[in-house]
Amino acid sequence: MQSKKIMVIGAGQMGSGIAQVFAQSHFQVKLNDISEEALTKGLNTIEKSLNRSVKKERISQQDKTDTLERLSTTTKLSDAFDCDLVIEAVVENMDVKTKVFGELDKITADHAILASNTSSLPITEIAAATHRPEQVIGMHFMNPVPVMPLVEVIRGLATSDETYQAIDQTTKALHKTPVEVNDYPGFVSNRVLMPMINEAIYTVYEGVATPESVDEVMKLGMNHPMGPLTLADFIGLDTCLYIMEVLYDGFGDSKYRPCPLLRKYVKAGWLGRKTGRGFYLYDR
Ligand SMILES: CC(=O)CC(=O)SCCNC(=O)CCNC(=O)[C@H](O)C(C)(C)COP(=O)(O)OP(=O)(O)OC[C@H]1O[C@@H](n2cnc3c(N)ncnc32)[C@H](O)[C@@H]1OP(=O)(O)O
Ligand SMILES: NC(=O)C1=CN([C@@H]2O[C@H](COP(=O)(O)OP(=O)(O)OC[C@H]3O[C@@H](n4cnc5c(N)ncnc54)[C@H](OP(=O)(O)O)[C@@H]3O)[C@@H](O)[C@H]2O)C=CC1
Repeated sequence: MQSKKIMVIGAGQMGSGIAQVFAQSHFQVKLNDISEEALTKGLNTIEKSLNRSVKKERISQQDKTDTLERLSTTTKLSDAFDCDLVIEAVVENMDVKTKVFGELDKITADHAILASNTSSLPITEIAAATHRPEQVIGMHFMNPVPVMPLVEVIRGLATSDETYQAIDQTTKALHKTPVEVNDYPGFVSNRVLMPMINEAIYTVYEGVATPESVDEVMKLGMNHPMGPLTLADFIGLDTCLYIMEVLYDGFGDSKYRPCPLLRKYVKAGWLGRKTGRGFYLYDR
């Protein structure tokens, strides 16, 4: 294993999960966010998740202590200077991501690989913000990261075989399964999943059924572990809308138009579980 020192950028629900699985697999991890508050929240999430694993006797108290010792937090992106691999998990916005990659390109060592956990944005365009597009790749984890076995590995136009092989091996070192995918809007996962979620929102918007009924149909009828509206709240309605916009812009096909109800909820700040309200209400 070549990549030992890691930085994860963005301490939200994905970044904290990604930092946890790397630390559990013996990587030294720096977790970065622009806000101290987000870092504290991210660390709390990781600790809670590890406590659950100790309680279930999947890991020992010592494993938990060792994992937390491998994790540090920082608000300074410049601390990426000695990292072999950086995984970006900030908000799903191209301007924010290209700014982060442009800065990382200047900060990190020449050999460092820069990966994005983007759900849908073109890796090729993110890579173009750097002078090392052959060392930029998509490493798309699924939510909740500690539980889901898949990592969709996305090759940008210029991604080298060497970079792909390094990320393939790193994914396996995390005890996850890499699946290689080419760089088209939404890749495979969200090109298939998100139109289903958007269509479920349309059925509520058009009064076909309540959110509860839509979810029951898909859980009891199709054996989905979560109904699509519960899943949308879990992913974050802002992220769902960003992904639909990427599909709509990227393919120019009206079948990807985001449901007006989804837009309305995002405008209202009803982003799902993370804000306490989406299609359902949550205790925070
Ligand atoms: C948007 C994108 O770009 C891509 C995406 O990620 S799309 C989203 C992909 N994810 C999904 O589709 C998730 C669908 N849902 C599920 O698979 C399941 O509902 C679930 C695994 C999340 C929870 O399963 P469940 O059986 O309903 O709940 P539960 O029994 O409480 O949890 C199962 C295990 O998952 C773990 N778990 C659940 N939620 C967790 C979380 N948020 N973080 C860490 N671990 C979690 C629990 O520890 C539990 O294991 P133990 O009981 O052994 O401790
Ligand atoms: N949610 C999901 O199910 C999945 C999401 N993804 C992708 O992962 C990424 C993150 O999503 P998610 O974790 O849900 O989002 P969250 O909103 O939970 O977390 C994003 C975090 O990044 C922080 N942030 C924003 N800008 C910067 C920056 N310039 N530098 C450092 N930190 C920054 C945010 O801080 P603040 O809140 O202060 O702005 C926030 O703490 C997105 O690209 C998303 O598409 C991928 C797979 C699944």
